[in-house]
Amino acid sequence: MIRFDQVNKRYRGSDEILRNVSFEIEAGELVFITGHSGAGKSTLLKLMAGIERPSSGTVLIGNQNISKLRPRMLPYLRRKFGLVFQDHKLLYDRSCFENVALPLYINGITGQEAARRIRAALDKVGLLGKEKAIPITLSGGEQQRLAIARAVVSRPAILIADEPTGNLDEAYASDIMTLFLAFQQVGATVIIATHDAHSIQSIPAKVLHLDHGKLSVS
Ligand SMILES: Nc1ncnc2c1ncn2[C@@H]1O[C@H](COP(=O)(O)OP(=O)(O)OP(=O)(O)O)[C@@H](O)[C@H]1O
Repeated sequence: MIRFDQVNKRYRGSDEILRNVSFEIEAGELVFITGHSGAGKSTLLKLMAGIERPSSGTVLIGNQNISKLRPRMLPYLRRKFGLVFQDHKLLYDRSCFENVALPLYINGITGQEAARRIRAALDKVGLLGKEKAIPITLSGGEQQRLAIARAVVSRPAILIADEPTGNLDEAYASDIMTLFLAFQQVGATVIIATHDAHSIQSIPAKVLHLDHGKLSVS
């Protein structure tokens, strides 16, 4: 489903961030990406989602080679993904309800069915009471949970989350992890970057560990 073959990545003017990275993720797998700050975890996730392109090597999503994909085809690829990145990318002039509605509307789901799904997603992240609030009035952790609701609402085939529990206290962090695991149990591929290797020790999953851009798999 996702295959990296000898991928190297450097940003304009940067040193090599990922070095000769190869791995494969099957559909329905749970995968953690671990490593120190600056190891390249976010870069790896961005390559998987087609947000960045490799400097060399091949990134395959399904049967599509990201490096060769025309820019206008990217939105179609992105529909497969639910993304939770650290900058949230929320719409700050829209309500929480409207933020979560967006991926559904893009997929043509509107009206009662959309409203039911939006409320269910907000409920799962403990934000049902904030439906009408504007994200700017939410705390950092609440904004993070809103981004998670938006990522799962359209039931994407692949969920990619960058430090999704980083801002959350223990109770919410555990609820969110349970939500992600439940998502994987109904067939989604779930990929989570975390610098907290300790908290995932007891969860059976593939671990991609990055150390200064070098990957090891366990
Ligand atoms: N757009 C960019 N341009 C130049 N350098 C970048 C860019 N994005 C990331 N980097 C650099 O790439 C390296 C890896 O960054 P990345 O965000 O992938 O690491 P990370 O493992 O996710 O770190 P953290 O746990 O601190 O979020 C860092 O040295 C960072 O400064």
